[in-house]
Amino acid sequence: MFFFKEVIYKNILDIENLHIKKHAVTCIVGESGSGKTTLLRLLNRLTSYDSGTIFYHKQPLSDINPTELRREVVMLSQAPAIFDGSIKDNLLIGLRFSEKPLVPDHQLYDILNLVKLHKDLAQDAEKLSGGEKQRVALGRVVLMKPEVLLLDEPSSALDETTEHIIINALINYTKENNKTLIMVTHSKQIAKEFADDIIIMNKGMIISERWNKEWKV
Ligand SMILES: Nc1ncnc2c1ncn2[C@@H]1O[C@H](COP(=O)(O)OP(=O)(O)OP(=O)(O)O)[C@@H](O)[C@H]1O
Repeated sequence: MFFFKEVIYKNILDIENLHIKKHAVTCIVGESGSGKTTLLRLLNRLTSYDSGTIFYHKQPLSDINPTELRREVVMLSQAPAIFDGSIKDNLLIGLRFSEKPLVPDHQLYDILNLVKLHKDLAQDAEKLSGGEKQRVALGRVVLMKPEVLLLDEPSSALDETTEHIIINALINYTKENNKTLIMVTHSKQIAKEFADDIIIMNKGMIISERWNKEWKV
């Protein structure tokens, strides 16, 4: 789905070859500052590379209108925004921004169920905990039904049990709906358990693209 060919971005990323598969779950791991977020940002053109090419469905990303691209390839950042208003407002805002049709409350409750947030839609989003806000933001992007979900540490504010439940639900959702999930995670355990492919980064380079038996969890 995504092919990288000799992609360079400042002195931050240098990726000779990389293939990210369609309908797969790909986890990106690596130490802090290794370029994981930057790699995600290249995929929906929040950042533009200096040289080389990234192909999306065989078309260079630079030829695709960024707004069109971001309707299909949606990113959830590490510290997602929560807006003034209710949980419902916060769930719907992604659809509003991308001018997609809104959905009825029962579908919003389905999404809250997916992210294991058992709250009333009318509740003030500001009053939620950090982990609850993170789940609202996750619900917001799932609701947009993107072809490709780019998640930057989607469970960083969650305890291990909740993290496991939510990642599991997300992966089931991805598989059942033939979506593609690309996720940065600090947890090698999550990557090992759920990923079809694992990208290991170090100092802006890909040091491994596959599960390595030597790689201890
Ligand atoms: N816009 C920018 N301008 C200059 N340097 C940047 C920019 N964005 C990121 N960097 C630098 O690029 C490197 C990679 O950053 P990036 O956020 O991609 O790493 P990361 O692997 O996601 O880190 P973390 O796990 O801590 O989130 C870091 O050294 C960072 O300081």
